[in-house]
Amino acid sequence: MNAESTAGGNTWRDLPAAQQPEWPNPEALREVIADLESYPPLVFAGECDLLRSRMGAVARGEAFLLQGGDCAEAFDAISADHIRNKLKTLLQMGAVLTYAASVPVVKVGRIAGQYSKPRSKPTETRGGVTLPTYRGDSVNGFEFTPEARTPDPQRLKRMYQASAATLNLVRAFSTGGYADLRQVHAWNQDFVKSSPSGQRYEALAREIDNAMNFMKACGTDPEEFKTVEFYSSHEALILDYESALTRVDSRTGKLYDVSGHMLWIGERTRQLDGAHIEFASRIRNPIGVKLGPTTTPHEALTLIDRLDPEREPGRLTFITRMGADKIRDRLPELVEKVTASGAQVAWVCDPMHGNTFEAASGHKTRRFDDVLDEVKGFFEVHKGLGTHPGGIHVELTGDDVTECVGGGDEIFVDDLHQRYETACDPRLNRSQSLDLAFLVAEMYRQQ
Ligand SMILES: O=C[C@H](O)[C@H](O)COP(=O)(O)O
Ligand SMILES: C=C(OP(=O)(O)O)C(=O)O
Repeated sequence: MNAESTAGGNTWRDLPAAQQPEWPNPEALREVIADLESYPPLVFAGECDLLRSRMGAVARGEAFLLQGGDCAEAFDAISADHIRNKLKTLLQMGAVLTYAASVPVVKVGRIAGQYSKPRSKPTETRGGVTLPTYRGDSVNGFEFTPEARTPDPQRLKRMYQASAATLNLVRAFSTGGYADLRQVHAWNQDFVKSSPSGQRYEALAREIDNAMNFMKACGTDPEEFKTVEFYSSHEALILDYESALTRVDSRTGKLYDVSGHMLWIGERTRQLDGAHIEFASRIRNPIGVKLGPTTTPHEALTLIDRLDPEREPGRLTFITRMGADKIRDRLPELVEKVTASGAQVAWVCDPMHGNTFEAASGHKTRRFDDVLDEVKGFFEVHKGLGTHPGGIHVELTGDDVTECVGGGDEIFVDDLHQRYETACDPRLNRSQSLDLAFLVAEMYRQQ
């Protein structure tokens, strides 16, 4: 893999790029980009190909995508505990979905690169003081001071280092024994007594154990159970960073963005004639595009033409985020028209971003019931059209935060202040994430 002839990864520079930071010192940015271009890849192009083929199974209706993690990763949260808790939650959700819904689950974290945030407003005002809005740790600091909020390109290097450290540990956990299905109980140890979803999970883990013991007694002890295939993903937002990490794959001569396995383009940056779609059209990674409630069939079909001209199942995933009140109304036409066009995209439901509201306390939050209702609507629409509900994309954490209200171990609006730790949008905590996995598994089975 080399950094030469990556010119094709720079065609976005001629087009308008939404949501880019105003770096105060262009020379400092150029130096950072030059350094990043010399750094080794974080992922291997062959891994991106493998994920694209796994996503092909999702698009064909043979597998289910579980994509989840923080809204915004933070540099000061790169600890073994945080990373393990997040991975553990995703592994538990994966076990629930695989076993209870009997479907292969493709596991992708919003992890090891999710450091940049698109925002509704460029500035934030507090007590009469106006400063640039927080755009993620890759750009500026969360603290409300002029120093912290000034975009600093050195942070892009820290993003690379933070992604590398996180990915290293995720790879170690995934292949070094921690993710062994025989650990299915161990993932739950600190959790089982205290929560209804933990207890429900424990019962399922016992069934998995029995099934594995049965297979062992029959003389099979598959290697596949000892490790897990786990992929990284993030929003490809800051194009200077993403294109500096774009390389020509020496095997195929094609461009890959080696900052993560899967990249998605957000609702605020998916303009058809904009820089983000142009950038994504040049790389071979599996690509996601968020589709909000205003998406027209023409936009969806043009996105397919731009990003998946070969109509290759697995290349393009549409991650819909309509809101619980709109999904049943807006999704059918999109799915119908895309299906009629012959394209085979993967359809995935993000039930978080269309359901955010501000509580009286000022906390941005989401109701677990709305999240669930959007997923239900997603399943209903696909059932009605005979298409495949391909997966879920959720903001979650493995920690016991109080950011979303509701769930089996109910969080009330008055609890929000207790552990409200997100730097941007509210995440499901571990118990709410497991609740969701059980409910989605039930929906999938019924489908
Ligand atoms: O995570 C998504 C967006 O970055 C977020 O919803 C924007 O939030 P804002 O409306 O507070 O800017
Ligand atoms: C910003 C995000 O979502 P959306 O683009 O759908 O608003 C996100 O997933 O972090």
